[in-house]
Amino acid sequence: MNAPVTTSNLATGLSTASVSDALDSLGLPGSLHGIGALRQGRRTVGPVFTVSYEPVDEAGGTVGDFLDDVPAGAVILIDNAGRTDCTVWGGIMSQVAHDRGVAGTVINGTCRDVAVATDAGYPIWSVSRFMRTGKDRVRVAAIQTAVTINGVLIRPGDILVADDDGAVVVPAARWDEVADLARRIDRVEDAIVEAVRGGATLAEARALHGYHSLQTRKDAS
Ligand SMILES: O=C([O-])CC(=O)C(=O)O
Ligand SMILES: [Mg+2]
Repeated sequence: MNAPVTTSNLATGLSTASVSDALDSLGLPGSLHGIGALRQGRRTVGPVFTVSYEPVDEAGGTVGDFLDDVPAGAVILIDNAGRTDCTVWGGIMSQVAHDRGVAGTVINGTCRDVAVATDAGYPIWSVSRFMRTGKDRVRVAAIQTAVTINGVLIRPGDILVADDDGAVVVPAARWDEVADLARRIDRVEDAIVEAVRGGATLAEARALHGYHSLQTRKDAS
């Protein structure tokens, strides 16, 4: 039985690259293709709070009314089906989320008021940035339900890790296993660099430490 996810077992310092390799080795999806960091140098990890948007044709659509329901420490994961012609996130939301200790926002869609988010120090990952509002163009269809983004099924409470390379999600029940594997991969990669600095060729060091199959699915024949 996996331990419940707590703040302490999330304080990993793991990179998305290592987590992604660990997922590959277990045959699990999780890497959110097409979503990138708004600003470099930011990292976050936390359980996801999911939000799904849908289009509207008339006045009455709105952006961000769910924010009062999001707990501190959560990562907001918004699915607007990859839509880039109107926002689902802006500066008011960045400031409020930051003040409340929300861990970051990851958007399958677009955001605006980028300078406000940067000034607040609030981290965002998105498909793009664009200034036209989603108000009267989209509305929240659901919160805290499963979403599928580019083929990855994500449930509320799954663990999202995001850094300069993008965002990756791990099923909550597999977090400990994936994090252990990712830490092992980090140690092996460190050992390869050390071996080269100690005089080995890169090819020798990679062969010695099994670099080429670190991410290979272990139950694959
Ligand atoms: O319409 C939006 O994208 C929301 C917005 O600008 C904000 O929260 O400041
Ligand atoms: Mg705004």
